[in-house]
Amino acid sequence: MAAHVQDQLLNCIDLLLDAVFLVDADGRVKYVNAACERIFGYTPDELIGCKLIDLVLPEERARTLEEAARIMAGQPRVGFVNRYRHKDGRPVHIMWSARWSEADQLRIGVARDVTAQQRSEAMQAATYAVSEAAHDAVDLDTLFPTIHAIIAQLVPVAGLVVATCNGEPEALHFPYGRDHRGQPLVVDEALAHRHCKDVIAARRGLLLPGAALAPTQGGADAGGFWLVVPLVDQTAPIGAVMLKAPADTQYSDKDRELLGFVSAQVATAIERSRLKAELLRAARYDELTGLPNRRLFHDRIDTALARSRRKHGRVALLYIDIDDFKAVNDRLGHDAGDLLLQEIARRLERCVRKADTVARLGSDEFVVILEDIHGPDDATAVADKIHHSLLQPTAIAGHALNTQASIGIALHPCDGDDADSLIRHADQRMYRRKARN
Ligand SMILES: Nc1nc2c(ncn2[C@@H]2O[C@H](COP(=O)(O)OP(=O)(O)OP(=O)(O)O)[C@@H](O)[C@H]2O)c(=O)[nH]1
Repeated sequence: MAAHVQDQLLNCIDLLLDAVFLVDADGRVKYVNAACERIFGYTPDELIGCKLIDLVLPEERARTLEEAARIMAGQPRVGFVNRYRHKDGRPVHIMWSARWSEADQLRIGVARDVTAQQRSEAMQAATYAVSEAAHDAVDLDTLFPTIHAIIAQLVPVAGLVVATCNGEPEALHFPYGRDHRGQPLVVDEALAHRHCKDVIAARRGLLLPGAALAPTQGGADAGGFWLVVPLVDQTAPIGAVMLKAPADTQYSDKDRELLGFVSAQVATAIERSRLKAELLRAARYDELTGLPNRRLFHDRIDTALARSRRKHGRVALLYIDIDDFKAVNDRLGHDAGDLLLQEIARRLERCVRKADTVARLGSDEFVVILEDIHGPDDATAVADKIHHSLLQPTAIAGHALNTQASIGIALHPCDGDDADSLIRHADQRMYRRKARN
């Protein structure tokens, strides 16, 4: 080829947007065009003679060497993607088209910078993953670790802390804090509270030195740095996420932009999960007393009976109706009646073990499920305890109220094998008591 044609060809190659490499069998760069400076930050003169593998991120070197060996064995390849360290420190995603020239004993590779494309794919994948997590998570406790894992796919994360508030940044709390191994990550909550409030008010992220949130005694180590990002759904503040970056990492402006975008999705996911949990709770718990409602009571009794059948155990059902409750409403008002019902609920809970169930069926009717009892005497003892507890005066609206209750008891298996027959028996016995009271 004439020398001037060769020069023109090299000029053309320098105009290419992709970097063209010639690399020898030892992996040393023999030639690279001008595009390498735009992609990797190094001029051709700086790269020629260097080992290309030294620029590859350490965690990707093994698979990159395997790929190079395959190409040198005669398998051309289009589409291998790996990551390099740019001269300014940031990672660059490269897609390769490469083959081996046996005659020249050189690897010919064309490197395309696909960082922006990878970032937008990562953003899409994260958006999809966050919305899927919000859909699948039964509650916030299961949502937070999933969000932690999704963010860790986007940027290096040594730990993550979530702060949430119900629209009121003064009332922030910290339901999640874990390091990259899933171990608890402790921060100074008073300091974290202050920084979270600031980022929520400013609606912008904040970088803090690693020591900024460390508690005085142990907890989060002081290396690296923190990025605190507000969580805002539509316009309502949901809280903030605090990302701990590993000691040798910098988040670029692009990373921060990406985290800002993902945090908006996270805020929506948290809000959606919270609403779902609230709906679920409202469907299963009584709003006034916080006790399980009729629906959850039926689930619990069915489960208790199934367990009892399996273990040949005994279950007692106590049906409790408050005597003359209407008079409290009539005399002191409905609000006073509500307070009394709440106090009755707390006292009933204190009369049983944690594993037992106290439920409100409605109005002034309650039930108690006692599991693993030895016989009727245990159930009678709990009923006596309840009578005694309710009789203790309750101060409401300036009055000391003594509450009397009628209690009917049914036992599994002697009074029936299913929930309906036990409820029927207990209810009838409660009415017979009431007639006597
Ligand atoms: N404050 C308040 N009252 C309620 C609530 N639900 C039902 N009630 C009232 O509870 C009262 C229950 O009345 P009754 O079923 O006649 O019961 P009682 O007055 O205890 O009569 P006996 O059961 O025969 O002793 C009614 O006045 C209802 O309006 C509630 O959530 N809050």
